[in-house]
Amino acid sequence: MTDRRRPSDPASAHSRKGAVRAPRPPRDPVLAARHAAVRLLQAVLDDGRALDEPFETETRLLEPRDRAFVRLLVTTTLRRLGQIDGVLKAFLQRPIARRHGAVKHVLRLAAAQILVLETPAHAAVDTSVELTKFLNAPGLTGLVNAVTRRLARDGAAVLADQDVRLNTPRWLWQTWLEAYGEAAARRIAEAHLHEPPLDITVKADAPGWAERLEAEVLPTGSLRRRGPGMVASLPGYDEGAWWVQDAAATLPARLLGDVAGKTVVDLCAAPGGKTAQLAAAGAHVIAVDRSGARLARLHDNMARLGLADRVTVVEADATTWRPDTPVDAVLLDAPCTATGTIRRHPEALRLKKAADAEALTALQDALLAASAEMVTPGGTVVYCVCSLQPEEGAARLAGAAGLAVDPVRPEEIGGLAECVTAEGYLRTLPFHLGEAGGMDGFFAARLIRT
Ligand SMILES: C[S@@+](CC[C@H](N)C(=O)[O-])C[C@H]1O[C@@H](n2cnc3c(N)ncnc32)[C@H](O)[C@@H]1O
Repeated sequence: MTDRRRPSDPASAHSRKGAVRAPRPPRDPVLAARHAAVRLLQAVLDDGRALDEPFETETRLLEPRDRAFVRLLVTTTLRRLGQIDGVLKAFLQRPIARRHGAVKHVLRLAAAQILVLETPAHAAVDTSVELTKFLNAPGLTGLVNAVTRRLARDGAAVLADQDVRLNTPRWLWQTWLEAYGEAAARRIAEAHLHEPPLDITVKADAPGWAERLEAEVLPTGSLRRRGPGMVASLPGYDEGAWWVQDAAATLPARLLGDVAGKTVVDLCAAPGGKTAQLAAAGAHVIAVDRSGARLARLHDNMARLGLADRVTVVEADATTWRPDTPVDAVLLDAPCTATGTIRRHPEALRLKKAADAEALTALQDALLAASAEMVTPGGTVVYCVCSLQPEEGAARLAGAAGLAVDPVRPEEIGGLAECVTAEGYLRTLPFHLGEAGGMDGFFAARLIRT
């Protein structure tokens, strides 16, 4: 097949998996930021990559303020991609040719700026046209100029007609429809439009730290900060008083009750949010993960938090590893599609596929069976996933031999009765705690070894 991309197209080096040639970015910082955003959309939408890794490379020469803007611009575009493409379709007489894919991204970014981020229209129009020139597509500057002006004039009205569900791929929408019903599926899609707040778990003295961090204390005990600020420069970070953890992610470990003095195996532990909770609550934690790189992060996190002496780190495959003697409790945070964290990683909307959840269920089953073998009779296993997909949640418990469900009670999770199912499982959805800013989607079940 002939590769029709023009070798001189500064944006084309990224448009093929494995391509490493980085083009020289524009000198003008305003344009350089938008150019980085185009390259990131190419990485995610054309090359199927998660955002974090190319983000470091593509923004390394930018000022911190511009880096933050690029992230906001790209994540906003990804959150609203279905609606944005709907608006652009209304303004384009024919689709943009594949070889000009980068220019399509320029228009998507322009729509996000004009219609969502409220960038002054003239600035968005001018930078889009300049970027199109820089991308070696001078023949399209007229089109970009016309479309961005239309966006500024009529875009808001057209956007209002684009259903929010368009941002969710059809297969994913269908799974939520079946699992939670239309009203809840819609609320999930609406929650995904917004940047999540910063949630913090403190080792102790939540009210005191809430004041110092200008945060509110949630009913679950987490602190929630809405204001801006680099995490590492906030008070208490260096001294290891707290760590970043979504409010929903704190709930599974709480289902183990009082763990002081107990030995708890934390399976699939890295980077250690739940390990830290258990260790801070006085448990001796055996933290098992098969990824050495992720365990290195866990190790650094425990060192910063002053919890390392309560944690034994084991690099192993948890399906085959066993403790020397059975333990009191196992927390299994199984690998999953992570569709419960789309607010943080909106690219997942485009990267996940219908077959992904099914592909993980065999591993989830094996890990759950292994967990049952690790606890003493009467001991507790908490199974959890940060997924909204039903096949990764309650469906996994059907085949769990030797484990009986011990229903979750709302008072164990800050009184959030809406997050407890009729079967006694924990099921958080992104719109729960909505007025306070939502929470990640988690499933958890507490099981007792019979
Ligand atoms: C959802 S993340 C865990 C997050 C962690 N529990 C926390 O709270 O910070 C899933 C982890 O499972 C690990 N993992 C996947 N398969 C595994 C296996 N067979 N054995 C051990 N760890 C595994 C991955 O390396 C990854 O770190």
